[in-house]
Amino acid sequence: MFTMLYRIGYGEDAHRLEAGRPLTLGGVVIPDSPLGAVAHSDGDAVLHAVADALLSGLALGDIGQYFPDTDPAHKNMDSRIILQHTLDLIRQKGYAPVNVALVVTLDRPKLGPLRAEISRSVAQLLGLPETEVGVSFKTSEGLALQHVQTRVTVLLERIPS
Ligand SMILES: Nc1ccn([C@@H]2O[C@H](COP(=O)(O)O)[C@@H](O)[C@H]2O)c(=O)n1
Ligand SMILES: C[C@@]1(CO)OP(=O)(O)OP(=O)(O)OC[C@H]1O
Repeated sequence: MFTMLYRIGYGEDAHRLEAGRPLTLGGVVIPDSPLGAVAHSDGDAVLHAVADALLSGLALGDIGQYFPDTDPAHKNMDSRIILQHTLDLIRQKGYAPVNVALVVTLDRPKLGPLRAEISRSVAQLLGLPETEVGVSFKTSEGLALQHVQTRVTVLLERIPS
């Protein structure tokens, strides 16, 4: 039984990048990306990290426990389904997200022009206004060219009963 009014969650995800694959971040397919994620699912490192952040806020483990990458049923899975399932778990425990801060580390392509679209997409999936999803981008300064990484913090609030 959780009693705190507010709880903080933190999540991370990383995927190796390869040519000839799509790159999806926050439910947005990135146009003109030379590389895409190698993953069991669609490899959306933003949605995976958001889902892990939600779960960690209530000590509910991580998405790998609910969606094992050894299960063929999850092959090429749309990560929006993973996030929806995670949100359902959080709501069943009586909490809802308040705001999200996420950082994507990716060298190419530049994501700045897609900031509003990614923020809007993640907000919509979480049932939040766009103003409650902060999105930052960083390069690795050339240290990890074939790699995407996302780090996310989320604030959860107890739903009044
Ligand atoms: N894929 C990316 C990575 C970064 N940006 C923007 O570039 C600026 C500088 O990033 P540094 O890692 O060199 O500090 C910053 O304003 C990022 O928003 C980007 O648009 N796309
Ligand atoms: C999403 C799952 C399941 O398809 O696989 P991946 O797409 O490889 O992603 P990852 O973030 O490495 O781990 C969670 C997995 O269980």
